[in-house]
Amino acid sequence: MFNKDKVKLGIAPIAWTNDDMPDLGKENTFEQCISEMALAGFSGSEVGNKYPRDTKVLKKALELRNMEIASAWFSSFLTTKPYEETAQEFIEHRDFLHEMGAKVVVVSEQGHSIQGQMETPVFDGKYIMNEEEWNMLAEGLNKLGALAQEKGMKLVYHHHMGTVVQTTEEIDKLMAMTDENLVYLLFDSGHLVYSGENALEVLTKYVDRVKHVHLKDIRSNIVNNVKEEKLSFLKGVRLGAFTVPGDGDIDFEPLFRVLADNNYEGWLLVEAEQDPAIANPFEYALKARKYIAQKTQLEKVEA
Ligand SMILES: O=C1C[C@@H](O)[C@H](O)[C@@H](O)C1=O
Ligand SMILES: [Co+2]
Repeated sequence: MFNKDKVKLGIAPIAWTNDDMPDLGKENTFEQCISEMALAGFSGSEVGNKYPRDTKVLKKALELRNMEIASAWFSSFLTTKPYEETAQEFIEHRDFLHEMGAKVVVVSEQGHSIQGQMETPVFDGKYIMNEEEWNMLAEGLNKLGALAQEKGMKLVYHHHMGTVVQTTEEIDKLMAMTDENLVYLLFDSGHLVYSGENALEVLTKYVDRVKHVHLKDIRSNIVNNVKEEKLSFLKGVRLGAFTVPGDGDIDFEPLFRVLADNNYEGWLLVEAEQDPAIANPFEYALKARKYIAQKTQLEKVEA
């Protein structure tokens, strides 16, 4: 199974405080969030909207709990804004993460994205890029990847529902058009299955390029409802489309096997946004931790 010295287990703050819909979990504090993550047996997290941006303050709070920062989301606008604007913001983001000791930068193209639109149906309203936009995205990502490399970090691209890179075909095209030594892939199980892709096939094809993993499960009945009722991505989240591994319909065992058999190194990061008033984040973090321990033998993960 996994090499325990090379794989770390983390959890995203999005179950406590939701960046896409900040009213979800507005009552939860940063301290509660990271304390419960640590108590549930996780050694790292990504960065949420309540995390202090002062690196000294953030480091101290994390060190007290033996936690670290795995990465943080970055929205690129390579297809809709001048490259320089995205590059400048990327450098600030990269330097913050570098200072925090993270090794990967999560990037998702948000030009033409409908993921944040409350009324746009996620299954029908997605934008399809033309060749010129594909070139802008691929060339921009190669340049951002080189900026990440300057600091010994890796850019990991997050395919995502409602964005320009969602389907297997789009992931294939992105992987083919970008430099394999500059642009890597973030594998998010939930987004692939939600979109109707074969997540195991995608993982098997790109496992050598996968340098960050989001473990997200789905409730298929709710995803079907989103499709039939033509609901938006955000409405689906509120209805409970996502949950933690072990609580939904994805079988993670074969996914873990492919990662382990290919000597995956890096973070396995549980990421399950739901309404914290309905799904207690600490309870669900424990549920995820127990399931992962059963399936991977990753009992104690060193920070
Ligand atoms: O990695 C992610 C970050 C979130 O903001 C996003 O909407 C979520 O679905 C996700 O996978
Ligand atoms: Co994700």
